[in-house]
Amino acid sequence: MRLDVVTIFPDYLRVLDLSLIGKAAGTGLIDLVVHDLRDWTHDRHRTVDDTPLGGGAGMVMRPDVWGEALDTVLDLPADPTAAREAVTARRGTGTRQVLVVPTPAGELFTQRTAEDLAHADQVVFACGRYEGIDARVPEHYRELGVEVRELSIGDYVLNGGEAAALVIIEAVARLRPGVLGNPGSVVEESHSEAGLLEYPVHTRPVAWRGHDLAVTWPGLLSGDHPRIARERREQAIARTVARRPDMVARLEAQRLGAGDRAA
Ligand SMILES: O[C@H]1NC=Nc2ccccc21
Repeated sequence: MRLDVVTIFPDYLRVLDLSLIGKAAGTGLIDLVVHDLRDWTHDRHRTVDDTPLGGGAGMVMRPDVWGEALDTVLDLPADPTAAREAVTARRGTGTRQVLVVPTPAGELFTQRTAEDLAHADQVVFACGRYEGIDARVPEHYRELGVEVRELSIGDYVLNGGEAAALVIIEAVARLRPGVLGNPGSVVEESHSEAGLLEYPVHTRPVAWRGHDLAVTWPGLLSGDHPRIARERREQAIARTVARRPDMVARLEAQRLGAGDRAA
């Protein structure tokens, strides 16, 4: 999988050279390329933004600079007709290219989104700053037939797309075969297929500062694995009910929906 990140803060992405993604990048499982958007400016001040049309606070990132950058990174000719043909030809060869634009105005990024993006051959991240990127940019690439996903990582305000790109990259890259040392750990995670939060985990010592698992959760130490699995699921359900009523409501709706189909 190839990951490209276009940003005015390339150093922000250096953290990806560490740990999991760093190792994967080193072994060629994941090719990560970070691009400085200002490399596609032509003026002395390397300007990437301008005042908002229609007025309003802040600055908006220019479509012309982004267009040149994304044509290069997506490997598309500048001419729209030729670009459309290139996209169609690429799709024909089964090569899946996705343009991700992190934005607070995007669809919510979830584990399902991560699982979907993990099947792409190339994911290009356009990281906006200021008030965002001119809205014609994602629109233009959608019109060329490029798969464009405008994604929010949650309902809170960041200053730009780079932190969101890091979150999305970590969630996606770890799903790629060979990236995680222990593939089993992808199975019983929070937000996995079961739609529950993960059960609480513990390790030695059994008794720690008066918290004695032999007293509070003897089943965990019983070696009776069906019992342990059952009690862990009970804990996962209790946690989900207590912390994420929204997930419980979704599970309920799915169950009822399944019931209707079964009826
Ligand atoms: O404001 C943030 N909320 C959620 N996702 C984002 C993605 C990119 C920029 C900013 C945000």
